Amino acid sequence: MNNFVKLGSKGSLDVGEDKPVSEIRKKNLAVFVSGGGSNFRSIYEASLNGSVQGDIAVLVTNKPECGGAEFAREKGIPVLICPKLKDEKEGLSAEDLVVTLRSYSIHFILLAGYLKLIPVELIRAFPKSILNIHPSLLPSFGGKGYYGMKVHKAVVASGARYSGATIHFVDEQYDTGRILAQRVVPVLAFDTPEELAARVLHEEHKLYVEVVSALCEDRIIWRDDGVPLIKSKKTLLIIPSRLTLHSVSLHYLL
Ligand SMILES: Nc1nc2c(c(=O)[nH]1)N[C@@H](CN(C=O)c1ccc(C(=O)N[C@@H](CCC(=O)O)C(=O)O)cc1)CN2
Ligand SMILES: NCC(=O)N[C@@H]1O[C@H](COP(=O)([O-])[O-])[C@@H](O)[C@H]1O
Repeated sequence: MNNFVKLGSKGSLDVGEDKPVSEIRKKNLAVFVSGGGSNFRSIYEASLNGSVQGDIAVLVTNKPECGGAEFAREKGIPVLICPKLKDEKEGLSAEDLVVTLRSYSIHFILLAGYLKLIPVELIRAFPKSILNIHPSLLPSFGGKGYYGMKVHKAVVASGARYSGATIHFVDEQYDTGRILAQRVVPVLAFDTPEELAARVLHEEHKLYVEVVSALCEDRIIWRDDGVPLIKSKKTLLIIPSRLTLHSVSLHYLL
């Protein structure tokens, strides 16, 4: 079957072949956290119930005592410390982290509340394979200094009527990588930053599981202009052509 679909001036799009989930080999995932790890726990639960065709092979954190690290230890998931903290014996350098992640045969890296800059060594070792979730509609309210409650305080103070969650590929700067998916959340008139944070976090949990599910099922498509898209589980596109009518319609997550 020809996998390429002509999209007029936008060029072509390789829609790829859909494999049945039963034929997909599970992917090995590394999750990076610095805090409570509720997104990490959502992905972990989804990997257990089959929503995500992946296994969390290792957790990486810069905060060995954080909630996410505690949860990982309870579940028997190895915990790695990075970056190497000053005057601390524990901790991996960027180069050592790459070697260690290779030893776990990691396919994808998922940042979930990790508050340190991912080094270029890791980005080059895992091209188009590192995702981050951010609690605003990037590019608004992103970049250095925008993390956790700082984001929601800035959104409320700005008078913005909408916020949301963004999942993007990670590049060498904070929050400038290609956006893969977003969900919009209303900002209510008298929202506190904490109320907004809770509303956004609820959407984050659902969105990250949907995106990681697509990632593990090889349903990420790269448009000619470099924008990544997520193919829904069922693809059917109707392309009127001179000789035959191919019936396939492409549905994408936002
Ligand atoms: N190379 C990349 N690394 C990271 C990215 C990224 O997009 N590219 N995303 C961040 C996550 N993040 C927003 O989504 C983010 C995290 C932290 C900061 C920040 O300003 N951090 C402070 C230090 C905070 C601390 O140590 O407590 C800082 O660098 O001064 C901004 C955005 C993860 N890594
Ligand atoms: N800029 C990065 C950033 O602010 N990330 C945010 O940290 C929180 C982590 O919560 P969790 O530890 O409960 O998943 C999440 O809201 C995530 O979007």
